[in-house]
Amino acid sequence: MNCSFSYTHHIVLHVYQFYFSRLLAIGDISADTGGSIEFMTECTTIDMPFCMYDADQHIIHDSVEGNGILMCSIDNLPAQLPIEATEYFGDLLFPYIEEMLMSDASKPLDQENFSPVVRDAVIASNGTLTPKYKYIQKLRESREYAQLMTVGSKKRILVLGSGYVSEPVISYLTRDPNVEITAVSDNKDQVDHLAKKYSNTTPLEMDVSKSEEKLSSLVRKHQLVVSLLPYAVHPLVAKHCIKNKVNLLTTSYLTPSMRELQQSTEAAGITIVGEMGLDPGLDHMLAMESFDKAKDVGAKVESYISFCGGLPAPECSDNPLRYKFSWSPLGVLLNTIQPATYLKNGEVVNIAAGGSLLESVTDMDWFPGLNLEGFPNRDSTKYAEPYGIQSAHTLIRGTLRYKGFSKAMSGFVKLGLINADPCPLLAMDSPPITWKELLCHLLKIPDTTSVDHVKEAVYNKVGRNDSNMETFQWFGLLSDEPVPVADSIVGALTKHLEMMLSFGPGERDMIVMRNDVGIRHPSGHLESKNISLVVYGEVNGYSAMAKTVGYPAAIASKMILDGEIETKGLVIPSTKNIYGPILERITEEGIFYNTKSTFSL
Ligand SMILES: NC(=O)C1=CN([C@@H]2O[C@H](COP(=O)(O)OP(=O)(O)OC[C@H]3O[C@@H](n4cnc5c(N)ncnc54)[C@H](OP(=O)(O)O)[C@@H]3O)[C@@H](O)[C@H]2O)C=CC1
Ligand SMILES: N[C@@H](CCCC[NH3+])C(=O)O
Ligand SMILES: O=C(O)CCC(=O)C(=O)O
Repeated sequence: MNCSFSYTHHIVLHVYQFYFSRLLAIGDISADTGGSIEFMTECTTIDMPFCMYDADQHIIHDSVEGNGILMCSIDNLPAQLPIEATEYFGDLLFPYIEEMLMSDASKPLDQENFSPVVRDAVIASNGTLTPKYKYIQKLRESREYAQLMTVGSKKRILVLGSGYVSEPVISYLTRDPNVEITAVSDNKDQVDHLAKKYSNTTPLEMDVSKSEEKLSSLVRKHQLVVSLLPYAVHPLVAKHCIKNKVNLLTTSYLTPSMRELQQSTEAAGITIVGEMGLDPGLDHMLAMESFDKAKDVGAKVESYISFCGGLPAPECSDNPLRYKFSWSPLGVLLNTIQPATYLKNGEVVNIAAGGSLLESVTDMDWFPGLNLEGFPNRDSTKYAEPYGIQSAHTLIRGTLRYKGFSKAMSGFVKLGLINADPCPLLAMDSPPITWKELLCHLLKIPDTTSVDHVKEAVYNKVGRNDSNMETFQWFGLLSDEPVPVADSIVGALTKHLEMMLSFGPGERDMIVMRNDVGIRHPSGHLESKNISLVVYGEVNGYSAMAKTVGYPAAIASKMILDGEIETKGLVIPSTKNIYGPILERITEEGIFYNTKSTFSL
């Protein structure tokens, strides 16, 4: 009999009397005197391993002869085993030691020349589980799943990304004690910081693009995914939301690759809300509110012009670009080379990709104290239909900056610095390179060229413009400062500019949005309606950008979870059931807008 049991004298006596011939010995691994074997008052030893228990007499004697049950109860028994085990194991292991010592754990397993024994024993190599041990990931996942399931009736939200705009999203959603958030990012410090600051938030470090299986299993365990990752990653996230029938919200434009998912999103019966931030986001909502009001009184929308900028507050604009980053720096830089299309006085205007935007700049003087300029943003004409203003003669969406931005930024574009193509020159395993050397490479001159000659070559390429040259020098582009390691030139410039153009202590940002709507009333009067939204960031608090993107995104997330948004398929905030509650609820978060109208015939 092999069992775990507590023996009292009476039990043993009973067993002994009834099954005398069968109960020969008890091996007591508890060795707990007076404990589970009540009558054992002393342990036996390695030198004298056995004693006899005579249950009839209720005595213990050392002889193994005579009546009784043989008892073995050695308390230090486990300590005796390793002597033999170590020798045996050591003998087996020794032939493989040299092979193991010479191995390189940073190499993938298939690049190692291991013997089958060692190869089969490698659990992880180069940061990845080897094929034989992939099951460990499944074990981990099922443990995480079990942990999540213990949360019971709680609402589980997966927030992806922990960058500039994520914090208000998590802060708003965790106000509800029934919400549990898993916050995922490849930036461990950021995500740990968020999880420490907000209750019910579990951090997870993970590169979403490199761990698809894990992403899918995470998505499955949540009721809603909020993706605040770079926009290029959203289609991958959406694919897993569709597969697992989990709703998704992003603050990004519904790009063509997201729009391709319309049918499969509907077929899965889920909602994917996109463009739920500031611009795109609140701009759509403010526009639709005024369009719907116009329609209610039988008026017609003739024109719509909307400009928005994430800017430093004026007192923090002291650099040649007059700009600081309040949202994805790579997104800001890549936007400068996008093409654009808009409708002006009945004519469609196309602007080519590659930086022409920065030549299509207009002064924006409705807030003269702010010294603003604006340039068109993407294809405005595609909103005529969702806005229901197909007969409007003017439809323009644009970006605002302080005057001087476009001219300075066009220098970067002309130099070839806003280039997202892979650049092996800047890879981790390439020799370090300085900004001056990179410039020489772009200008196709030897990297030993003197600074004065480099300047000449720059003038030849971008035009003889001293303010552009001052900008390049201010940003150290002619210096011997090393270029950050990156996949592309724009990737390196992003890292470099992010270091130089971030908000310092005591500094704050602002957002400015201005929508101008021309409304023709049945009386023939033209109403010129303007809606202005100006929000300042809080020193030591949320930036204006984070608030105006994060709160609409969080409010809409809650609406999805609570069943207030039920539309299936791809959705942007253009309908009253969505924009109505959001425009009302942002005021509770301190976001207010002003509306003014003037009438003319
Ligand atoms: N509608 C609107 O008005 C606005 C929309 N946006 C959009 O919202 C989204 C978030 O913006 P923002 O916070 O400014 O962006 P950030 O670039 O600041 O943040 C992105 C976050 O995602 C992480 N990340 C990037 N790639 C991966 C990956 N493969 N796996 C895991 N984590 C990853 C980043 O980590 P790491 O730092 O390590 O790269 C970072 O934490 C973006 O898509 C942006 O374009 C932003 C502002 C306004
Ligand atoms: N278009 C404005 C606002 C963008 C907000 C992010 N989508 C800017 O670039 O500053
Ligand atoms: O996330 C995106 O779609 C791109 C960034 C963005 O919102 C923008 O360009 O304004």
